[in-house]
Amino acid sequence: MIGKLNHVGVATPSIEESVKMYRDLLGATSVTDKFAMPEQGVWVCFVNLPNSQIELIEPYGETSPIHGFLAKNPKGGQHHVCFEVENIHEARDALVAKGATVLGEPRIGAHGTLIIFVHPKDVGGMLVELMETPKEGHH
Ligand SMILES: CC[C@@H](C(=O)O)C(=O)SCCNC(=O)CCNC(=O)[C@H](O)C(C)(C)COP(=O)(O)OP(=O)(O)OC[C@H]1O[C@@H](n2cnc3c(N)ncnc32)[C@H](O)[C@@H]1OP(=O)(O)O
Ligand SMILES: [Co+2]
Repeated sequence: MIGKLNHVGVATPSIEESVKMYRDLLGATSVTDKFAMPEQGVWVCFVNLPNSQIELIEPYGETSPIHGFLAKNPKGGQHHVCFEVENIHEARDALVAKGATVLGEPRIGAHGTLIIFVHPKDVGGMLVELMETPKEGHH
């Protein structure tokens, strides 16, 4: 089912501070502007790498799904990994059939394609995002 690793999600209390660290300490050269995804409850910014992306996420609004994670990890940290799949509904149905807890219904993610999340209790303590592979020419 899972294909390419699309991105690693990193929760942070401050995207600005994290971007500074990625640029100044780690030498990242390609970083997008920060943008809001109110329906996902996060601010987002991508650090582009030759083979993948780091997705920096900061809480947006009081019901952000990452408040709990940041309460436990106030300085932030690795939050989720995202694998590409061909068809999100087929992936969701296959996971549910195997007894996994899929969090919510498929919804549009930061790359403009449908995403779902699988609860960390079913994936060895790691929150997994699945996203439909973007079509050629789209990002
Ligand atoms: C930018 C848009 C989009 C994209 O296109 O890429 C995104 O990536 S949005 C990213 C943010 N959105 C989400 O994470 C949505 C799905 N997440 C959730 O629904 C919740 O965060 C959660 C996974 C259900 C956790 O909710 P929370 O209330 O924080 O925790 P619980 O108290 O229910 O915790 C249960 C259990 O799980 C552990 N936990 C929580 N978060 C993580 C995590 N990120 N990685 C690993 N483990 C996690 C938590 O510590 C609890 O453990 P125990 O205490 O041992 O029970
Ligand atoms: Co993500």
